[in-house]
Amino acid sequence: MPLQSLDFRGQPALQLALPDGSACTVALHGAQVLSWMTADGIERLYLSPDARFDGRSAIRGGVPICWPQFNQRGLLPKHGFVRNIAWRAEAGGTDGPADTLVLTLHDDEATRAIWPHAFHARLAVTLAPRSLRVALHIDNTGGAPWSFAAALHSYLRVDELTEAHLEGLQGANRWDAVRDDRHVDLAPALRFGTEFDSVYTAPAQPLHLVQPAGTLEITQSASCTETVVWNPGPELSVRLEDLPDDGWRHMLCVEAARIDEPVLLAPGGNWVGWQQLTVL
Ligand SMILES: O=P(O)(O)OC[C@H]1O[C@@H](O)[C@H](O)[C@@H](O)[C@@H]1O
Repeated sequence: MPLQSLDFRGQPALQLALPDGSACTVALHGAQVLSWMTADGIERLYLSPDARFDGRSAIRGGVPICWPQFNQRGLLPKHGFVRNIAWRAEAGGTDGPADTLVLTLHDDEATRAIWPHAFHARLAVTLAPRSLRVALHIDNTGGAPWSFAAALHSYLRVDELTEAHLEGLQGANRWDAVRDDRHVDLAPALRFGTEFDSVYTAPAQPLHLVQPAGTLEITQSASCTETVVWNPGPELSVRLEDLPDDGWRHMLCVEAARIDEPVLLAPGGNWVGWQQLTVL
């Protein structure tokens, strides 16, 4: 398998490349996908040029893994702790035209000091000629049940956000976190330009991020019962130190998440959640 270790802004990373020229790069820190380039040379994910690569902070961009907590809905660090620590690379595999890269994380003294549970997390990143799938596998390796929330917090790269729209959430239940308002979203397409932060009940059908340059299809596993859409807009962009002031114009986070009803995992139990991005 064409897997290469590399140094990415001072942090260890792995790169998977396919014969057609497509490639993805994943940092060990947070098991965070940093880049997905299709064969036409187009980067599909947004990574902030001001992202911190200090081996401690969460990296702004790519696909952060939020686990076992979403946002500030609990006592753990925001979005949980696994995006802030190094995972381990494991052997991946090849299946037809697709290659998979695997990273794992087990509980240890440091994780148990933050969250006192025994777990095994496995992130499988599968690259195919026009698609990328990120799958988070969680096992309860301890003797007591515990529960968690999760999100695959993808930063999708857009040329110009004000010329893009997101289709597929019409009719979905929405919690608008900016206005703290719950309603059914009636808009046939979402457009952006100011701060947008909403948790939707995940629809059964795929979403489409439509831009003049093309369309990206976004699907997620049924185990991810919510879809989060986030863009900081101009004002919050200025306040986020690890994002350029105009960073909001070049990204849209569409997250496959499990939030409202946390997963309760019995000893020996497991759970998988995934998101797939496909260039149409
Ligand atoms: O800045 P962070 O911790 O990476 O979080 C970014 C955003 O992540 C989103 O998932 C949340 O809905 C937002 O409320 C949050 O601001």
